[in-house]
Amino acid sequence: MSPTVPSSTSTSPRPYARVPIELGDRSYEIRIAPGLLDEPDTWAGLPRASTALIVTNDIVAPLYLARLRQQLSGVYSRVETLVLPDGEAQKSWESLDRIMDHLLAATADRKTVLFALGGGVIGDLTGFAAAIYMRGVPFVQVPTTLLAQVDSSVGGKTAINHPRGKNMVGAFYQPARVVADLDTLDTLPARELSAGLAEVIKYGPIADAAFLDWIEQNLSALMARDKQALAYAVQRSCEIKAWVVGQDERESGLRAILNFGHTFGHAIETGMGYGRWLHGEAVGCGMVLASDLSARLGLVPTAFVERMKRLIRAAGLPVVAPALGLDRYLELMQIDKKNEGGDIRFVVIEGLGKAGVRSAPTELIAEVLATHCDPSADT
Ligand SMILES: NC(=O)c1ccc[n+]([C@@H]2O[C@H](COP(=O)([O-])OP(=O)(O)OC[C@H]3O[C@@H](n4cnc5c(N)ncnc54)[C@H](O)[C@@H]3O)[C@@H](O)[C@H]2O)c1
Ligand SMILES: O=C(O)C(=O)C[C@@H](O)[C@H](O)[C@H](O)COP(=O)(O)O
Ligand SMILES: [Zn+2]
Repeated sequence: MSPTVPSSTSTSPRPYARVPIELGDRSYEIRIAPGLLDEPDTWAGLPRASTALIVTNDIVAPLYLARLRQQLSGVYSRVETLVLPDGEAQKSWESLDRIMDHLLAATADRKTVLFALGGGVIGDLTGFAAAIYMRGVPFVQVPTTLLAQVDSSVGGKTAINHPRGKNMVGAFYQPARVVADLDTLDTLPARELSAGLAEVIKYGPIADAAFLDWIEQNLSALMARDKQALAYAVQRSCEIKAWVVGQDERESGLRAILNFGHTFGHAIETGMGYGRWLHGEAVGCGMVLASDLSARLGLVPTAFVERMKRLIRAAGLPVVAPALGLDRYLELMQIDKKNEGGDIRFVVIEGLGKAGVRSAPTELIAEVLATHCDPSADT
């Protein structure tokens, strides 16, 4: 299901990488470089408007809000800001309502541009707000976590969570630009860096075997925040995601490969209560389980499962799943968006760099969970 992604020009990125995402009149550019926040050119050529609204949170605001605000003041006559509390729980109707309220109280017109300054939580929430305010206003992603730079800011999936499932209410709505300033990763906590590495690792087995080799060889440099290594990881991840989304924007087929590890992962996040496991942690662990399922379906050798487990553990991510019980896992996975006709469907690896989507017999799912869940762990 995943034919060859065009290879990157080199493993040493240009200082200013620009990855295009081709979607006709919704095409845009992902800009990747250190120092982008403070460069006036970064903010030139965006949709014209009188008002901009920066949405961020109380962790990111003290770090980066003033700098973004200063740059945008040179472009928009009015720059509004909304600082939300931190955390996955903010992907909610209440936060969406706060954004709507802020926009309406400020009499923001339908040209107003929203800026999502933060990680995937702020990006998903602000993107959804942009999709629905006055039936749609432009927005710009300014991702400040590794996870957001390599994944959530790109491709236009926007959403809030429902107590029964992740991202259950949302829209496909593309940003006008993505600005990934690599210097913002300097302040990221180590646990969040690891969470971002989970989505970086994902791109190898689903689409690019050589990238998986590269990640293994450069994991120490990535964890030590070597800028060159991070720049290449962000650039290559974005190239792969842009290539997938460019062919299947609304996930009618190919795009589902980006969900590797997510059927189990989303079940863990929802089952544990949003925020206890980070998204990247749940996806990392979910990839171990989905790799094992691929092996049990006879698609990859068991050595591949060991390889994935080694890499995910070395990236500082959990490889043992919470023991929620088979019935609870099945209940949680029953509302996964990939499901069809009542069948739970998983992204499986069909060979290095090649993924597909399949259902699996309940006995195999039970075997996978029995192998990788820890009944003694606190759930
Ligand atoms: N739309 C998509 O395609 C897509 C893809 C992957 C994940 N997601 C979603 O993204 C979310 C996870 O995103 P995330 O991992 O970025 O989590 P997050 O947005 O919660 O950010 C992680 C933490 O880092 C903090 N933070 C952000 N930038 C910082 C910085 N530069 N320095 C210090 N702290 C910083 C945040 O305040 C937060 O505490 C989940 O809701 C997930 O479902 C969406
Ligand atoms: O962009 C995509 O497509 C993805 O699946 C990327 C995932 O990493 C991301 O977590 C996404 O939000 C999951 O989408 P969902 O449709 O399963 O909610
Ligand atoms: Zn994800």
